[in-house]
Amino acid sequence: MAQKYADTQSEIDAFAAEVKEIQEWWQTDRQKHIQRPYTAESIAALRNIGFKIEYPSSVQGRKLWRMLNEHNARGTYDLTFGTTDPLIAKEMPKAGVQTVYVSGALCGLSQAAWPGADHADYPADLVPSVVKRILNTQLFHDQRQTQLRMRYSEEDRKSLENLDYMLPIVADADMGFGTLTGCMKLARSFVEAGVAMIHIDDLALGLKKFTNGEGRSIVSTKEYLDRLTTVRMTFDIMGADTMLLCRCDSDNAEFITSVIDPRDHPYVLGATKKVLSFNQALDDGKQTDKDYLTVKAEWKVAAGLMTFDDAVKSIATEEQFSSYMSEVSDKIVALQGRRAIAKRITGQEVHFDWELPRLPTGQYMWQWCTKAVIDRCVLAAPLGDVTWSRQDKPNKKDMHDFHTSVRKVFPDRLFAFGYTGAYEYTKNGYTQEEVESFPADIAKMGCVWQVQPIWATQGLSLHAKEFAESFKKGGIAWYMRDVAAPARAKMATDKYGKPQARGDYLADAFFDVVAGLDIIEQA
Ligand SMILES: C[C@](O)(C(=O)O)[C@H](CC(=O)O)C(=O)O
Repeated sequence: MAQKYADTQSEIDAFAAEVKEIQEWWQTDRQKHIQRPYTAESIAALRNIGFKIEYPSSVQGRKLWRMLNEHNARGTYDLTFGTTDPLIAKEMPKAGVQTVYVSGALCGLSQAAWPGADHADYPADLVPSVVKRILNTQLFHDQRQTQLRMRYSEEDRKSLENLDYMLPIVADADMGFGTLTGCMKLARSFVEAGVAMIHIDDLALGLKKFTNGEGRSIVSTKEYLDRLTTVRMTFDIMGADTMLLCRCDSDNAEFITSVIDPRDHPYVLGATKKVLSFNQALDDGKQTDKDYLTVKAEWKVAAGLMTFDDAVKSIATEEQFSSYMSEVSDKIVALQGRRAIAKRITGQEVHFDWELPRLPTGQYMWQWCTKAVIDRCVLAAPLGDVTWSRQDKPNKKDMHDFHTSVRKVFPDRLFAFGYTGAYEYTKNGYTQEEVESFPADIAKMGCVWQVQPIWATQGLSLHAKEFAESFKKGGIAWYMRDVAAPARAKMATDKYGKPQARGDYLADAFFDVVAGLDIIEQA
């Protein structure tokens, strides 16, 4: 029988060495800001001891970490866009874009066997598979470029392309696909695919709504932190320096799936009047011709919907309310505790019922505010490397308050920011000048990684439509004149006029090497 260890002592020694190595790794510049709720011993016991793999994901994670910290030190940023196409990703370094983003929404629309909206309902290995194809394309072009350059003299090389094709890839891990083991497998697939950073959010699986005028549903703080911890643990088991971007979708969220975590209690909404449940109101509404949103709006008013703290405020004197707040602010006080404090101070039972507003799908109603988002992001920060509060409508004050508040707790915090294509800045209080300087302005707040995630649904669609129209009209003559000729003119060529970036040379080189031919120019 093949034995792993000669004796128990060798196993003890190997385990101790593994623990020491993990502890030392956690002290490196790349890792030392992370606070884990588990020990190096727990991780070592979950590892394949004696079988070390260095993942490309780790190399790219360290590269991205350095890059983003340099931006942070300079107050600058990388501005990138989402793509699922390796051929597009290959063009990005030519313009100085420093990272490639693989969007879940785009993968769902363009890469899934059965397309759909941004529900993260595609197979869990879909986004990792796109990352893998892009990484392989980067490796191919890097290899091709090296081989091509090595065919030329030092002098000739000065005019040849010398691109860093290995842009770190950032990818969308959505809500981690639900279960703890599902999340672990997803994180593992991303590391194996070569991603530099993934983001995990606090959205509820399967409950994203788009057009019915409702906000998002988030999970409890505990569930969100568990997701992040699961990813961190997976990276640690794999020994990977892959980065974790803690994305939080609480901004403008309207529902929460559970009230299990007292940290969420200040923001859960309840009925303060004696009314029928929202579900009952919906059933009754079906008998009339009122639509869902009207029934909801009317029910909220009838129910006197508010947070528990606001309910206290509505019955307390100013003085009573301020002593109540001094007992509950900046502490974790569950609803039960809040009720007892309010009763002691006001002498009254506060009428508040958070069960009545529950949706047919079970969620509770939730009052988002910037403080709620800050609370979550501060709790999540120690588990990850970068923070992103996803905003549909990034208004100036919220942007400022959010970033400065998180930085009060974590002064060097790195942030990400996503530009949603639907948001019109100039119609929402930004001047044209402010839009121009927006990326640079938010970089000063620490937003070092900025992305237009779904460019393909706007930019690529626009180009494709314009191309199709012109091609239909102008035919092949138009194509030769307006597409092929400029594309050829822009294509880098060698001194013999041959295009550099296709890979023909590399294929020839394989033949040459196998045939024993030395094609490297000797300096
Ligand atoms: C980043 C995102 O998760 C994506 O899938 O690309 C989307 C993009 C969008 O809706 O604009 C998101 O931000 O939810």
